[in-house]
Amino acid sequence: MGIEVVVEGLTKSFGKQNIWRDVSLTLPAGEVSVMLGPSGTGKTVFLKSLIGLLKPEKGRVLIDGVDMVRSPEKDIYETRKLFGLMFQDGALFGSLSLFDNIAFPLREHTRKKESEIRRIVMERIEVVGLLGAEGKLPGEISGGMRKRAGLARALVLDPQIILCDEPDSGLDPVRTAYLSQLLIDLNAQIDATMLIVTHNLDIAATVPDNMGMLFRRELVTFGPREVLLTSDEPVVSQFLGGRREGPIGMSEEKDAATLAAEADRTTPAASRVIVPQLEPSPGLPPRRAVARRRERVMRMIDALPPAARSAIRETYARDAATATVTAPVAGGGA
Ligand SMILES: Nc1ncnc2c1ncn2[C@@H]1O[C@H](COP(=O)(O)OP(=O)(O)OP(=O)(O)O)[C@@H](O)[C@H]1O
Repeated sequence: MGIEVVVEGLTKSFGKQNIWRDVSLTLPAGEVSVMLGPSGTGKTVFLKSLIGLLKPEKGRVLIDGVDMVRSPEKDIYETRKLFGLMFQDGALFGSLSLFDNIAFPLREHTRKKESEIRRIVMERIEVVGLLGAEGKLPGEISGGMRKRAGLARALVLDPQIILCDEPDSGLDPVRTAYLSQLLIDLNAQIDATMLIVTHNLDIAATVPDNMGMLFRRELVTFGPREVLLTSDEPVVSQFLGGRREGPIGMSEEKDAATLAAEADRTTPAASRVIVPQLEPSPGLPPRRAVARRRERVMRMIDALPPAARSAIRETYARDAATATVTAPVAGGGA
């Protein structure tokens, strides 16, 4: 099972430029989380801080007892091996075949024999649907295939935490839909803790168990997906609605007068429809995170805003109804 990541009071600046401050959240073990936020709000900086590549000046990132900000470098290095990272462009070596790209972390970080490396690499290539393309160079395949190759490479060291930085960038809507399904299937197969940074509203609506948003140097919210999807925060409404009206401007935040003028043109959260979360493809095991998440969310439900509470109850009531309809009748099998 994946490992919980606990972020406490994290603050990061570059010189005098504060990126975000006092960010606290928990990525629950084995669940899928999404971090949204307008461009430049520091989502990539956040991912890099989780793996200890950037050092926030305040706060902690706790993984299995190691603080990725301030523990000794050797502990951070060891803990980093628990991560699988998928970068925006796939970050593949242009002169290596897909096979060699995907095998790279195994050759670099383990002493496995070539026969074992081949077995693992081909298994991961199959998971991401790239069988047959393993001999190609990154320049010979499409952007979507490069992303899937990047994902396969992120998987070879059996990561317990997977970070994906804008996995959808440059993909058309159909490829993005396939990628969303792949992320859910992956979670069903390996039960890793996953954090996906994206601007894509379809991924945000259908993939995660939890969602958060960074804006104006703060974490606006982080919690069960229904909290953000029913939120009345203007920045959330604007982002989910993909509109110009709202606090997010083209290059900078808007002034109060502009915001007041726009206020009555925004869509209320109540009119948003929450679409069901994706299920693993037929033939795959159910996601183990689902039961754990349900238990966790039901423990905290009374502390959630009323709209999120009703959305969660509706979802679970619908799931229960579907389960009753599709459950096999006891003793009725041939
Ligand atoms: N190593 C660095 N040194 C100085 N400033 C940096 C560094 N890395 C990032 N920044 C600054 O931090 C801010 C946030 O960058 P980041 O790439 O994390 O944003 P983002 O939310 O991921 O944006 P996008 O959605 O456009 O990818 C930017 O202003 C960027 O210039």
